[in-house]
Amino acid sequence: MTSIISQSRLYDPSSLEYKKARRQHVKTTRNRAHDVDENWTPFRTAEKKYKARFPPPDLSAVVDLSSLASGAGEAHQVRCISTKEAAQSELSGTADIFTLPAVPGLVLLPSFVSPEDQRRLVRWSLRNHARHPNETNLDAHYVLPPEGIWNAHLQSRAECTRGAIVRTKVSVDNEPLPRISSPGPRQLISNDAASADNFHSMQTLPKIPPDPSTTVSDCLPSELIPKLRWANIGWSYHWGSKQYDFSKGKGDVDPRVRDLCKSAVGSVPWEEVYGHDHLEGWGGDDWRMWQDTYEPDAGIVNFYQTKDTLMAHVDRSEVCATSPLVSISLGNAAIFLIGGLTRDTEPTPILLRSGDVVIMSGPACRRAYHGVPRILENTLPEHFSQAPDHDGDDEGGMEDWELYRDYMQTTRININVRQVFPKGFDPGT
Ligand SMILES: O=C(O)CCC(=O)C(=O)O
Ligand SMILES: [Fe+2]
Repeated sequence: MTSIISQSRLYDPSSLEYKKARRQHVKTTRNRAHDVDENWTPFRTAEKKYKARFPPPDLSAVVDLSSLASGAGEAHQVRCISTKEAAQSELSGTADIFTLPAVPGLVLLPSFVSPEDQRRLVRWSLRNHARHPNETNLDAHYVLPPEGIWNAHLQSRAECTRGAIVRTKVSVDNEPLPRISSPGPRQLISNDAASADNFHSMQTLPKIPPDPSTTVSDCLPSELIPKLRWANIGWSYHWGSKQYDFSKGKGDVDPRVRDLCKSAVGSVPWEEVYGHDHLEGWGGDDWRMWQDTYEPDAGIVNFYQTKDTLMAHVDRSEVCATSPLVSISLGNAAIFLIGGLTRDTEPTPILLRSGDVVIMSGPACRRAYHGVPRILENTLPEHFSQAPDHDGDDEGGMEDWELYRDYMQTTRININVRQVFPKGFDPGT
């Protein structure tokens, strides 16, 4: 934790960042009586605490996986369930594995992804994934180049041009729509939990596409890069209704991501996690079969800039409530909050670094409230200065990589992978 703090100039009172945050704080709180509302839930209170720009939050209660891996630190909050070598695959490293007794079913795999694979996944996320046919948050509002916004950006830099202007949907249609919606952060909409029982009625609900924004303007690829927020994986997710839109068919789950997630789930000694519990009415001992039945078919790649946050939410749109959710962190570190089935449970703050994998599983955790109130600026690991080795379909060496590294200086990427359908369930689409 101390190393993360020393990297972050926000904690240094002589730094420009600290002074700027203080000025901003004085300006915004001048006319405000209190900054704490007694009616806030424990989750909201924690979010407010870690979001605060000034004074920067005290991180001493944050569970730091890297100090766990070296055997020090907050050992009382976590339980080590494996120090064995993780199952070897192309993508997985070796890792200690921890659980958090406060949130049964939460499994933490610090540094599960090797530095080389972290770099490859960053390149994959931007170059191969955030582009047609995968939907991104930008698609609703802009007519994106077919090669994807990132490749258009790379190309314009390689050619030393500004790149082709990206037109807005509204300017192309030439017919502004009356209702306004803005691009940017994910909107949180309450929804019912999906299940095999209500699946068919949910499937028939119309999934209205979002209105293109009338407030955005035509722009250059480089101007759109920091506005990239998410790119869909597998089954298409409809943000407006918080349900999957099965009518769009199922997109691919890249084998690199699938193998990494399967390797993470396969390396956990689940007997240690669930062996002593009775999970009646939830999935029985489903977990005994995850080696065979866990098959990711959906997800999202989240792109966070350092000021972005993800508010408390539950991921419950998947018909399969029992299959684990696997979350991979890349780039700058973040504070991840995970609580319980309501916002009234005090959440545990966890520091997620590049390469860490989190698995959310079981009745107390798979549908627990969680969120990301803070990305810690200036915490991009050193190993991002080096370009990844070529992995088959790659062209572009160090020169190209510098653009990735520049982007990652202010970015955290999270690959959040789910299983919508239990094995054998026929969606009949
Ligand atoms: O960024 C993270 O670590 C979590 C993302 C998340 O919760 C989600 O995509 O649903
Ligand atoms: Fe989530």
